[in-house]
Amino acid sequence: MPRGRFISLEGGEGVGKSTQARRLAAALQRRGLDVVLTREPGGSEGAEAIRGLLLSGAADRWTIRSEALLFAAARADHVARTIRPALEAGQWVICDRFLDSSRAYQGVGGVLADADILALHDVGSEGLLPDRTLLLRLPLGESSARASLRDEGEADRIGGRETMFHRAVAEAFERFADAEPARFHRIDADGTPEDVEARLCAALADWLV
Ligand SMILES: Nc1ncnc2c1ncn2[C@@H]1O[C@H](COP(=O)(O)OP(=O)(O)OP(=O)(O)O)[C@@H](O)[C@H]1O
Ligand SMILES: Cc1cn([C@H]2C[C@H](O)[C@@H](COP(=O)(O)O)O2)c(=O)[nH]c1=O
Repeated sequence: MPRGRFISLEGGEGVGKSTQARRLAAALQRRGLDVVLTREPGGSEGAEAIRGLLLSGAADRWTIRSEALLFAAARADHVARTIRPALEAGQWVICDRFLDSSRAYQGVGGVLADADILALHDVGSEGLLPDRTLLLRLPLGESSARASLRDEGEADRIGGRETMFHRAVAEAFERFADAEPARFHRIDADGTPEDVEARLCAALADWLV
């Protein structure tokens, strides 16, 4: 059985990752592929429980270090119980956020270096990386407008951080894409959901022949 493909969707709040993860999963299923759609934080029973701890409560509920460890612990469970078994069974895994979100969100404060977050990932998840990362990009004003319309002003503990934080996160994703052009594909997330889905499928075209 050949190993499946591992695709992550990344980007800031409200760019359309969850919408497109669902659409991409359906598009690949229509092509006859066996697809697992999952998300982070979450994607396994334990990781979903950690998601609740991470995304609710006061802004200062966790320090940057404890937050990074919790994300890495959630990811370790998700990788061991959901992602690796699916890939080994030949399934395609579409993951709504993965390691690069930790590098961007927990890495921008200046407390943890990128190497620290990668080290946690090595310990927790044996360094598993996506085969391809689709980075959805939208001007910050448009993505935050989409997110606040969706959340009706009730953002979660991390989504509700100030604009400067989210700008730094978006810039971090750009740096990661510059550094790893073979893994990252930049996707324009403007336009209708149909337009964006077509761009995602085009970014996988070499696998879909
Ligand atoms: N192409 C689009 N055009 C207009 N609205 C969109 C588009 N794609 C998604 N939306 C809407 O924008 C909002 C945010 O989309 P979605 O939840 O998919 O983003 P996300 O990147 O997963 O956000 P977050 O990381 O904050 O969870 C939703 O209300 C969704 O219906
Ligand atoms: C995986 C991951 C996520 N985050 C942040 C990013 C978002 O603010 C939330 C997840 O919410 P979503 O609606 O499911 O996108 O968590 C993070 O800070 N670090 C991570 O590793």
